[in-house]
Amino acid sequence: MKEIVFENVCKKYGKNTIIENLNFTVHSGERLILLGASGCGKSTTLRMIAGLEDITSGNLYMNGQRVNDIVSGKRNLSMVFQNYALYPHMTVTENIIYGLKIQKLPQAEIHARLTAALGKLELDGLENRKPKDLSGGQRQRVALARAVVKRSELLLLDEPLSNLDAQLRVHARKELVKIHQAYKQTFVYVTHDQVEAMTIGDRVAILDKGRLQVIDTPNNVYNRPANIFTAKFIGSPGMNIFKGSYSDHFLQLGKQSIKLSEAWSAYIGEKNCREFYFGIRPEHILLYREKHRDTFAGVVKYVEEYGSRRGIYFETEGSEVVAVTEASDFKPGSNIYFAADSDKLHIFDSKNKKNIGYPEVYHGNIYQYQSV
Ligand SMILES: Nc1ncnc2c1ncn2[C@@H]1O[C@H](COP(=O)(O)OP(=O)(O)OP(=O)(O)O)[C@@H](O)[C@H]1O
Repeated sequence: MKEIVFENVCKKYGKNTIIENLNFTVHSGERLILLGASGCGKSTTLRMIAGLEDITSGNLYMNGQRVNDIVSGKRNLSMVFQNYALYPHMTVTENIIYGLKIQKLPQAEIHARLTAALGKLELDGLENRKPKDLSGGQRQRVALARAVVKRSELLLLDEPLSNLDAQLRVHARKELVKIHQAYKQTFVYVTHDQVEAMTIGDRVAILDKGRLQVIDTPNNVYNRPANIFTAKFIGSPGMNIFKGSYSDHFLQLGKQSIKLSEAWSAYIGEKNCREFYFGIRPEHILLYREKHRDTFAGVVKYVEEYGSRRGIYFETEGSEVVAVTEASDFKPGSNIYFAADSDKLHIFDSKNKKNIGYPEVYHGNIYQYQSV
């Protein structure tokens, strides 16, 4: 399967730089997700891999071969587009096998691949329907079937689930992973939906304004975010970030301070950090109604209902903070006190905003990603 290497890849439209100095590798056979806000350059990156966009400078390699000047048709890939791009006048079968007929594959081979794909993608019985007579989910499966029958080494997917309703998306996410397990192609998958990214990806590459912010496993981007951008981008709501300082075992936030664990104090001392940003995920904040030792104080401003849990927005030292909790008795205007377990605290360098790491004692404590 294909390994893809970006080496100092830049893309400009006229004078506008859209992609800046991209350096990363998509490993052979992995599911890599390109994640980022609208306009960050995800589709452009995917289209450069597909050979549908020129590369302004830098090199793109596939299995060690430089492919900058190799046309799309010769890159041994298939692509699923957001709008599926099915041929409206063709039936499901005709859509799926169209590319194989163009390749002039033997009839028996075409038939075998079609039958396997119809079965795997649960399209049996729909062979003679036209796209207009299919549901959104069925159309999406036809588009996937058309892509997988090509048995190319690389499958590129551009927001393939965005036209599906929320329930169907949950189902389709699992189906995509199963398809990958069946065909084992290298997947590069574009989405702006972080739940999709976290649930489908072996690794997630997060782009911001054409720059790669991080490329890591879903577990790490959530539990061990490499920088403040990633910490705030991943999670729903994202991580709370505070400008703080450290002095002699105490973490200071504005006029308030709490005592840090021995492990953090030693670690921060070792790193010689005085001023930094610290972060706590909303779902990891410990909330109290009464003042406790080693808590910060705030005032509740707003409560957002999520059903089983709620988001409590409160203000402390001039910053807005959000905590996600099952507790239902925090009301706007009431006092609130908060802290975080030491193994759920994150500290970022005040200048480059990168994660400074964790004391060794907390390395084993990894929490699962949850979305509200
Ligand atoms: N042909 C083009 N000419 C000029 N600018 C373009 C062209 N295609 C894309 N862009 C610009 O490049 C930037 C990145 O676009 P791209 O489609 O890659 O973003 P994206 O992250 O995929 O966004 P979305 O999630 O909204 O599709 C955008 O600012 C877009 O306006």
